[in-house]
Amino acid sequence: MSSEQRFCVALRGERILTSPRWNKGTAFTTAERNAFGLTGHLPYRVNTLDEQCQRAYDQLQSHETPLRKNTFLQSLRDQNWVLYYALISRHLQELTPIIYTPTEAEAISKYSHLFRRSEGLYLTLPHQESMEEDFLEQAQGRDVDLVVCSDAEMILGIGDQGVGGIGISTAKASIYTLLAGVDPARTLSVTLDVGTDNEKLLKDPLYVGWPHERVRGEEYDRFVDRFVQSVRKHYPHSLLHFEDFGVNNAKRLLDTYAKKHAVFNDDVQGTGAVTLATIMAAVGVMKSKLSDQRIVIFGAGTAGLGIARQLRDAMVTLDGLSPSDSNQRFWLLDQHGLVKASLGPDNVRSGLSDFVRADEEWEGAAANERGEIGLLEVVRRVKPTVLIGCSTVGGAFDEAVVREMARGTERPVILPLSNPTSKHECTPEDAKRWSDGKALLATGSPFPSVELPGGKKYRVAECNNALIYPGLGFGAILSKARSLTDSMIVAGAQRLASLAPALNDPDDALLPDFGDSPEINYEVTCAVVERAIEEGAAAVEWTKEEVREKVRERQWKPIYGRYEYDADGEQ
Ligand SMILES: NC(=O)C1=CN([C@@H]2O[C@H](COP(=O)(O)OP(=O)(O)OC[C@H]3O[C@@H](n4cnc5c(N)ncnc54)[C@H](O)[C@@H]3O)[C@@H](O)[C@H]2O)C=CC1
Ligand SMILES: CC(=O)C(=O)O
Ligand SMILES: [Mg+2]
Repeated sequence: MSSEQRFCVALRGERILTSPRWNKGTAFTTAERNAFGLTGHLPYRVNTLDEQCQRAYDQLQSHETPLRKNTFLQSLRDQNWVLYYALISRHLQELTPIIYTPTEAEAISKYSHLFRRSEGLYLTLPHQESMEEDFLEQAQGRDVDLVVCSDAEMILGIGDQGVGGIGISTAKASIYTLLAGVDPARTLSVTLDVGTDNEKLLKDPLYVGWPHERVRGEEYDRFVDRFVQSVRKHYPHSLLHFEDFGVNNAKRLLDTYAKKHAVFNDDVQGTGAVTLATIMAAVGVMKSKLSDQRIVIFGAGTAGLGIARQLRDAMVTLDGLSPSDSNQRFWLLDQHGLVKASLGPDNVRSGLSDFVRADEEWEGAAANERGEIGLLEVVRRVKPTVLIGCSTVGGAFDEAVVREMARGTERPVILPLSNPTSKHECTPEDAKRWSDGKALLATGSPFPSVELPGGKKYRVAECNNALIYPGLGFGAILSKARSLTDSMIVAGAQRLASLAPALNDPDDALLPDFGDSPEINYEVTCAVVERAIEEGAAAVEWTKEEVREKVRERQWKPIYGRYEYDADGEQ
């Protein structure tokens, strides 16, 4: 949407003022106020968008806690999309943590107490007979490019949040708009409420979701399938984004639907891609190769396994290592310590089989009474070059672990990726201190810079999938590809890695600044569309130059258009 864009709108008076898509509040011009019956609804003065942003920012500052700011911004989004996105874009680095991780985790955990109004599509298992009707009612004849859904079994690192999971769907959809330019009118945020195993929520008399234990197995699969079939039927060309599903469903659902629809699991693929980009940048700093790294992943769930697979596949496709040799570059740890053969099938999730270590390699290793081998011992013996945390265990990378790692390698790459902030496996400051400044770092949620001895500041990269998934998804949408292929994802990761500040200064951040994330996601979008065209997956034919222009043209921007009243116009 450009400032010159004109729209014919069919809503008048109160109805246009209560439509977040069309509302301009005090920015309606005099001519528009006359045409839409708004003169008596609004005070005299016509404001610019800048003035409105200034007022909204001042109001925001009067809210003291991040959670109250989150509630204020949610209410602004319900009132006026242009103002909401314009305000956040103007204060991106300050306000993204308010609408996304870490504050959104707190908002989700208190969802039933903060509830004010509906914010998306609530599909509840006992109402499944009316699912298609509910779906159509919500979509209201709109063209939808993007559906973001969550069943809320593993929200960020805070576990099962039942119906509150709608908050992660709307936050992730907002990030698509903010950072890639997906038109918010063409997105749909969905919660799949299949119950919850969160006792605190079940006992809470104010809990607004379905107060029932989480339904699993065939009944769950039928419900999810019914939803996916509705999406496929009504929006065959949409991208279906899965967020924060539990470890037993995330990859399984992705595999089930990948051949039928353009599906994307952010925790598996988005996290894999952003971590690949981070490590490619670190490898550039170390003047080494991805396939030469020894990689320890602490927490072998959805994200951990997604990362392992993405890195392993990149070693094969980019460095030419064989799949079996590349599997050997990884050591995964889960609740029973190092994932090794003798843990047996009950303690090793089926998806982990490629990465199971042979017991013979670990003879004589320090273990607990059950034979489980912990992180410190793994670090001591493996001498990893890369240590990744996606375990939700705050503080797991303690001083002994970091010091041991720093002893074994020149530039230890340490990525505590668990969210929200309280779940980080270590703080950047500790990691830098314990490694005598040698560690190359990136974290899952934002952290301030770390001051090194001598006063130099080290910027900490934010290795969050938001740095890449909006561009991956928008690229898939714009190329009209029937699937977001692995090679499109790798193209996005390579583009992101090529922008790393650390490639120019090894003491600078491993990833570009989050404040630049709209430009970064633009680059990722272009890379994905280019690759889709190259590999024949796209339904568009553009040259590289055209790709850059078309992506810009198609980006939704938080700028008011000019409206004319038309009884047959848009609603
Ligand atoms: N930075 C980013 O972009 C992303 C970060 N994450 C974060 O990663 C974390 C994990 O998320 P998911 O993989 O979705 O959850 P998950 O539940 O699938 O995985 C967590 C894994 O950690 C393991 N674990 C728990 N306690 C452990 C311990 N003491 N030692 C070793 N392993 C242990 C669990 O068994 C499980 O396999 C969350 O905090 C999430 O916010 C997830 C996706 C993206
Ligand atoms: C960032 C994200 O997707 C997560 O923490 O789950
Ligand atoms: Mg997630």
